[in-house]
Amino acid sequence: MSSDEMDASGAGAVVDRMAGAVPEPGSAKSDPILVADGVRRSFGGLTAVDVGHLEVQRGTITALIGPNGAGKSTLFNLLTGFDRVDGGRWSFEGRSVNGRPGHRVARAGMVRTFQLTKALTRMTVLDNMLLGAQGQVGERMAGAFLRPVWGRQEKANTVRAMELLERFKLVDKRQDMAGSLSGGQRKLLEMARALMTDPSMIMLDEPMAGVNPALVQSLLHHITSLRDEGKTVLFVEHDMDVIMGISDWIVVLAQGQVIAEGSPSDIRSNQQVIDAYLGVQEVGDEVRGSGDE
Ligand SMILES: Nc1ncnc2c1ncn2[C@@H]1O[C@H](COP(=O)(O)OP(=O)(O)OP(=O)(O)O)[C@@H](O)[C@H]1O
Repeated sequence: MSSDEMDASGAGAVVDRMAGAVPEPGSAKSDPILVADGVRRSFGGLTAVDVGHLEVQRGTITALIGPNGAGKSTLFNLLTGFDRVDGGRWSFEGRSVNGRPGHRVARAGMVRTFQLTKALTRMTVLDNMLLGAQGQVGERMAGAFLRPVWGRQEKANTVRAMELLERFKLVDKRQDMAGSLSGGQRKLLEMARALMTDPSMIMLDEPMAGVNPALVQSLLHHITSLRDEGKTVLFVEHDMDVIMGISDWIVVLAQGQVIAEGSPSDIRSNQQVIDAYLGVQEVGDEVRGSGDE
């Protein structure tokens, strides 16, 4: 995106980008970065994902929401090459990426965040970042005579890692074990690590889960900044305030299928969404609220 296409906040351009998109499942976008058709995945007799047609508009924040077990994580895994589809095809930046393994999808420019696994918590913050770098020369071509080349790549990765750690205010933690970070700092690290390959689209899996309210604003700021720089953000989240607050577009999944799409106000007033998800959420919140008092 060129900077003259958007105003200072980027918001004006985003509104334009969604203009004309009809709030209904499978709606066409003016400039989709991701287009999926007939993507299906079953586990035994259970159809976890069965998405007819889905387009994600470039340069926007799109939320993928839905009840527990709706298939959100499975769809993320399929699109990013971390699970195998039973059927369907999808393209990213106009090029087919189905069937490609995760690291090749990442190299094409579409990355997803990963929660810190146990093994990663025992590594330093900086080493976690270096692990996020894809396509290293040393990874593909082992051999002592290539060490200087590998070393140069490593150096460039370290420079990029330090820049990102600075941006995400984690640079002072670079030598700490990732497991010593707070919930919010872990989310920042996951996001920073995913940016190591400078993707054009970043997919965030529950970026606010387990985050202290003090860090929520910081995370929200980072997410909107990514969009305002021209990146496309697709995120799964359960926190309705966050979803309604930062999304340009919302896709609702239920039982593996897209049941609705639209702007936050379209989705808030969609009866099918209220019945399948929002109504249940509100009741859940009331129950949780009364328990806390
Ligand atoms: N590896 C697997 N083996 C068997 N069933 C699975 C597997 N992964 C997911 N499922 C099932 O597929 C369905 C969709 O799960 P998925 O985790 O994608 O939902 P979700 O929308 O991300 O849920 P949540 O909001 O709770 O994270 C669920 O019924 C789940 O139990």
